[in-house]
Amino acid sequence: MSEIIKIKNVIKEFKVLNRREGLKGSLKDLFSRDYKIVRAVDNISMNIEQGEIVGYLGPNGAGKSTTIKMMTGVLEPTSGEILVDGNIPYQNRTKNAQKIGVVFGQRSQLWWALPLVESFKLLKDIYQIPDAEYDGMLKLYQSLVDIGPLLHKAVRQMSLGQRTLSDILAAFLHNPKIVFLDEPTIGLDVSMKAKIRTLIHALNKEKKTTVILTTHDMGDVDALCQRIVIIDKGKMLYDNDIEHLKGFFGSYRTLKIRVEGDLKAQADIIRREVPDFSVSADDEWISVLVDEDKNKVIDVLGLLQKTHKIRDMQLEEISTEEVIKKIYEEGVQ
Ligand SMILES: Nc1ncnc2c1ncn2[C@@H]1O[C@H](COP(=O)(O)OP(=O)(O)OP(=O)(O)O)[C@@H](O)[C@H]1O
Repeated sequence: MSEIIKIKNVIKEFKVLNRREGLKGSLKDLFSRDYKIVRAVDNISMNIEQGEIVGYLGPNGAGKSTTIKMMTGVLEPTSGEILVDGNIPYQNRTKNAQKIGVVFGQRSQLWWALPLVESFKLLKDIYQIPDAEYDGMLKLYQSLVDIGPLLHKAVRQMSLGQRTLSDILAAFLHNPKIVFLDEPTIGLDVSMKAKIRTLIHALNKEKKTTVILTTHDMGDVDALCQRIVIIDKGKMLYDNDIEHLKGFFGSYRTLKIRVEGDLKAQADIIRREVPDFSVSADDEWISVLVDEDKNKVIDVLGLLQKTHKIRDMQLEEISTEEVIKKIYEEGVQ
């Protein structure tokens, strides 16, 4: 396999106005501007192979979008080197655009008032896709999803799920070597999320497209990514496969319980009762993360049983979401 993206010691800094507080401060800002430097990406290096699906993860403000903007040529690095299929992206933006496709969450890049097929035809002209390739792509799309009914529908009349699907198909239409997907399943229901993930997986397999995925949805990560890269405060925390990561947290299990009463409120109570444990709640379960090197699950369950009426329980391996949360909190030694 060949390396399609090479990133070496990349730093990106922004100069931002240091705003002073209050009216007096604002007036002072008008006359003497005081700037500070924000380092959004701090010495990042990684190589990505053709055909990989990489989850690029990190909390809000970690520097993910800034890195992707540098890979797409929108921003120039302050220092360091980025090569995308042999090109320096910000110096060869047009050439780079031919090689990449992008989908940014809920912001559609399709022509709002036009039927999807007209957007596809415009993209065919823009990217100069030969007829045979375009027809081949539509055939492939038809075999993966039922696009027939979508093709003649105006984008503004589509549901969010249909629009996301159409956006993904549009991003892959010119057969780019790399597709950047930013929160591709945000706001979708469970079955649409599954459909979108299956589509991305199939397109990656069929076309050997490299996919860089930024998401806060760990379902996306579990379904799609062999490799994850985690950054926080601009610095790289982790770059390896997800199983390897779970190995670090092998002694952790998630104890899931159902109790009587409002689960979120009960979880708050449990959080106070066992402050050393990570406790979370969704609509169905309260989850308590237990490090079995330190505590026995049965002891934790016994403790909770004293103050809560437990109706059901499950024991699970640590989830991807919890692994990543722990890395944000503690890092990987
Ligand atoms: N154009 C800009 N000017 C000044 N600061 C910026 C600019 N773009 C980003 N930053 C800062 O750089 C840091 C990283 O931002 P970035 O948008 O890359 O994070 P992110 O990981 O994509 O976050 P999110 O998940 O919220 O989208 C933040 O502190 C942000 O405020």
